[in-house]
Amino acid sequence: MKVFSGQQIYQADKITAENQNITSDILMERAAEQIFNWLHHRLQGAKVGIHLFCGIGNNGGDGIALARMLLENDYQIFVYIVNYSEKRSKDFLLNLGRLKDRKVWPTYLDEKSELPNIHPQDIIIDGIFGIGLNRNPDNWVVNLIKHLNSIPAFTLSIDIPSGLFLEKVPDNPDGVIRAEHVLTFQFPKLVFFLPETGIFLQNWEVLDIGLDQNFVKGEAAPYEFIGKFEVLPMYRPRLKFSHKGNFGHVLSVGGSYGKIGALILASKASLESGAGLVTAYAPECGYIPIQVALPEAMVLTNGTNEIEKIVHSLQIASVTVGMGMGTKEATANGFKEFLKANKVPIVLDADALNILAEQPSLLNLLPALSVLTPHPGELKRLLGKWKDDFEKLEKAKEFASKYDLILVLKGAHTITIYNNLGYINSTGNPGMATAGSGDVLAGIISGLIAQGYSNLQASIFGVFLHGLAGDIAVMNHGYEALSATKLIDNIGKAFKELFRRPEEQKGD
Ligand SMILES: NC(=O)C1=CN([C@@H]2O[C@H](COP(=O)(O)OP(=O)(O)OC[C@H]3O[C@@H](n4cnc5c(N)ncnc54)[C@H](O)[C@@H]3O)[C@@H](O)[C@H]2O)[C@@H](O)CC1
Ligand SMILES: Nc1ncnc2c1ncn2[C@@H]1O[C@H](COP(=O)(O)OP(=O)(O)O)[C@@H](O)[C@H]1O
Ligand SMILES: [K+]
Repeated sequence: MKVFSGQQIYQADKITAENQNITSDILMERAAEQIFNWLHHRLQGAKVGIHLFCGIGNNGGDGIALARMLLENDYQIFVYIVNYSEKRSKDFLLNLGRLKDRKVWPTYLDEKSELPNIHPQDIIIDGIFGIGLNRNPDNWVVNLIKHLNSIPAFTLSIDIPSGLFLEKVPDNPDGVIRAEHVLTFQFPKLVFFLPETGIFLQNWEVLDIGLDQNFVKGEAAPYEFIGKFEVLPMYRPRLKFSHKGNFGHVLSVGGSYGKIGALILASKASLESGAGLVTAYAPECGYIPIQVALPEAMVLTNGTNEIEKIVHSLQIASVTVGMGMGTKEATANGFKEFLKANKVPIVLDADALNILAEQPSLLNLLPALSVLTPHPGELKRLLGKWKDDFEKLEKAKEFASKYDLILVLKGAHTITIYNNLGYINSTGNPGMATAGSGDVLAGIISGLIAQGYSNLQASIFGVFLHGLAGDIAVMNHGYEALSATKLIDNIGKAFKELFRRPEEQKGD
């Protein structure tokens, strides 16, 4: 699903109105109708108080049109106009007129008004600001929003929680509605996925308001939201006469005294995601633990071997480097020698990233489209500090373009950056915030590259599978007990889940 910028959304509106030969209020009517259907389906006429807070722009217009539809279906409505400006939009005024025609007189709120009384069991509809917010709300509007946030009533935001900007982090968190649910039009918004702005909403859903499909298909979006239907076409089926040589040989490089586990996790994840062969390359102390924990893997220790020679002689298809590796001088030197000679695709995690941060000149040695999988701490070491999540994304894009790399920015919604575009992952859960889950991700991505997935597809698909394995694991084990090993154990089920038909869901 495409995630467009504000400018592109307004453009989509305009082009839709032209191509479908409709006035803009028809789009507003569609938007309100969709929200009405959503609510009506759930409320079934229940006599609950519905308090609609409507601004004076088109977001408020949506709210006013919704109020009319609720009224016509005998719902108990309370309509408030949050009168923060005299510049009312045309379609807001049109819908206000339609409401007044039905003898509904909204309560006008301004800085002198008393704060409205709302029962905790009532419903709040937030149509104060939409995507048109372009400056901080006035103090009295902030006070109103604070008041609404203090009431434990179910809060439904229209399009976006009021007070959230599309392209910047709000200065004052008190001036943003905390929404239980957001019904957003046609495209998810980038702010839903960033740690500094995603905290203002719990759930979101897209409503289709019939925007011009040719525009939607033809227009390149800066971000894409990656769900099952985006990754399914990437899947590479296994052919009947294939053999392990067809699925590539992964070399996992890492581990150090006390941190051999990280290497085992990554190596196992490569195998479970389908790599034909895995060789783990570890310090001497890793030999026995790896052989015991992972009989499917071959083990080489660095007493006698140089990585580049191994890559060459074993015809390695993908190298995973860094998990538990440490950053000692000898390790960093070995890593540098390897990078100088290496030509095969490479996935860099953990200490490989820390060495790169300490010696940025090594970045120039990475093959094009190398995959870097930093968590926020590692990212900061690579990029330096950022002002907010938006600057972080811009810096990440610049960095990825400068070195022609794929940057996998790990988090609740992992975002894969390449060529100025971002791919936002939809799977995963907070149970995955646990030791070793990043090692598993690096192993999965490398395992997919070895099988012939392009580095970018392996990153996007790997992140999706990793999160899906976490979502399946959490159903059986809960959040707290979700360990990295359980993630690996569910990679197979994650693959199967991709191909499950909807009718199989009930019986599970
Ligand atoms: N394609 C779509 O996504 C559609 C969007 N519609 C609605 O239209 C909304 C956008 O409408 P608008 O562009 O009118 O914008 P809003 O309703 O978000 O904005 C409010 C208006 O107030 C002004 N304003 C912004 N910040 C302010 C502040 N801090 N204090 C005082 N005034 C401020 C703005 O200039 C804007 O005109 C969307 O969020 C959505 O709800 C629907 O009506 C139809 C289709
Ligand atoms: N709250 C969360 N929701 C979804 N996924 C998460 C969450 N927290 C962490 N993850 C995922 O878990 C992994 C953690 O990686 P990392 O911090 O490198 O772990 P480690 O270093 O212990 O291996 C990442 O893939 C990240 O996206
Ligand atoms: K809103």
